[in-house]
Amino acid sequence: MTSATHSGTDLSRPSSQPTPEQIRRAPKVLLHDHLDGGLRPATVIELAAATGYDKLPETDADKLGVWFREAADSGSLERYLETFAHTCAVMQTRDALVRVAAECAEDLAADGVVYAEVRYAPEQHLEAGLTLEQVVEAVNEGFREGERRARENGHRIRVGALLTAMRHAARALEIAELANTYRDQGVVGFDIAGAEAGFPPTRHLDAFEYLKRENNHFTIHAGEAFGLPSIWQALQWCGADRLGHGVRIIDDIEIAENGTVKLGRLASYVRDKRIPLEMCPTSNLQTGAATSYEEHPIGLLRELHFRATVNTDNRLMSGTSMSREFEHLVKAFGYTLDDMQWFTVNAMKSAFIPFDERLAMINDVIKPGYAELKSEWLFRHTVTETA
Ligand SMILES: O=c1[nH]cnc2c1ncn2[C@H]1C[C@H](O)[C@@H](CO)O1
Ligand SMILES: [Zn+2]
Repeated sequence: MTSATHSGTDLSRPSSQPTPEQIRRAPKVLLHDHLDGGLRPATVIELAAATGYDKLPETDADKLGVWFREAADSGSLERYLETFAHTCAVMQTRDALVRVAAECAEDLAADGVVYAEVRYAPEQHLEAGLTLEQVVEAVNEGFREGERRARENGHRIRVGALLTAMRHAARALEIAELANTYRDQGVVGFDIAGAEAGFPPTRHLDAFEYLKRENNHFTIHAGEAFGLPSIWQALQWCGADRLGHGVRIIDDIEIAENGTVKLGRLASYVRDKRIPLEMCPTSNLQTGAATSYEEHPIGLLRELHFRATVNTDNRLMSGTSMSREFEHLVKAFGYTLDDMQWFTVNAMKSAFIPFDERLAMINDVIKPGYAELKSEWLFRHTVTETA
């Protein structure tokens, strides 16, 4: 593990690993989280009952949570994606969308997330007759409600929406236009998702070119189930601002026997241009994009100072949270609070909200939050004596 902040002034400070409780309290920033991949199991069951959906594999919340995790554990992105049929099925009405979005914001806030960009594909929520606009407005309403409830419970969170187009479908331009229409009303950008192999991002060039002309922002799922060509297309043909996953960039990095690291042209470009990588370790283990936390490319990419960020992808299918992702990384790589802060600042720098707001989040929320946690060891005697 490397840390740019281990300077001489830090000599007296133990660089110990954060406890799970400190990880949860630490301010965190989430850029890659799917709304339809983060429902509470109990909510899936209640919504299914309310809407007459009878195809759920389990009717007990705990068992359903386990079912999602195990079904998503197949080693294949295609099979992982099949599980979304159930969550999308219960997210077809306005009330369901408001509820799911509100609970999403609440759950993230309770986990210490202070800023999140949550994505979903509006085209997957039209089965009961909602229009694309009604879907976006319902989700926005839910996020605002969730932010309010979080505040009442003593948490501060800001949630922006990313509108996703499905890469196997042909609605990308329409969804990009929708993202542009709602850009000052809760939507901060655009994304494409779905099976990667056989569906290159260049299929949707018209959508990306439209967004560029509108000076809007987008990220592309690339380099997850498919390798370097997908990353190259996403960046050099489509002009993505960020990469969803991007783990396969590791294929363009060579480590010689003497430990010398050599970056290929594409990996150099990604690092030099500070292209944010939205990395989702647990999801990658489930879809076979990585073999273990210890061997996850995020460790090397962090050492090489790529702009790596830590994300959940699908909290339900991966049985995870931002805190859990960090717990895994702390265990695998020995990360400290300085490392956590580094990932968090990386993420905030890479968000799609305006620069002045990102800067204020970093200086007024994230850095003071970490400073508070990092100073706790100074008061450890006071804590133990009064405990
Ligand atoms: O990790 C992913 N890769 C590609 N597509 C994904 C991933 N996680 C979720 N999706 C898909 C399934 C959802 O229904 C859709 C919109 O959120 O995005
Ligand atoms: Zn994803």
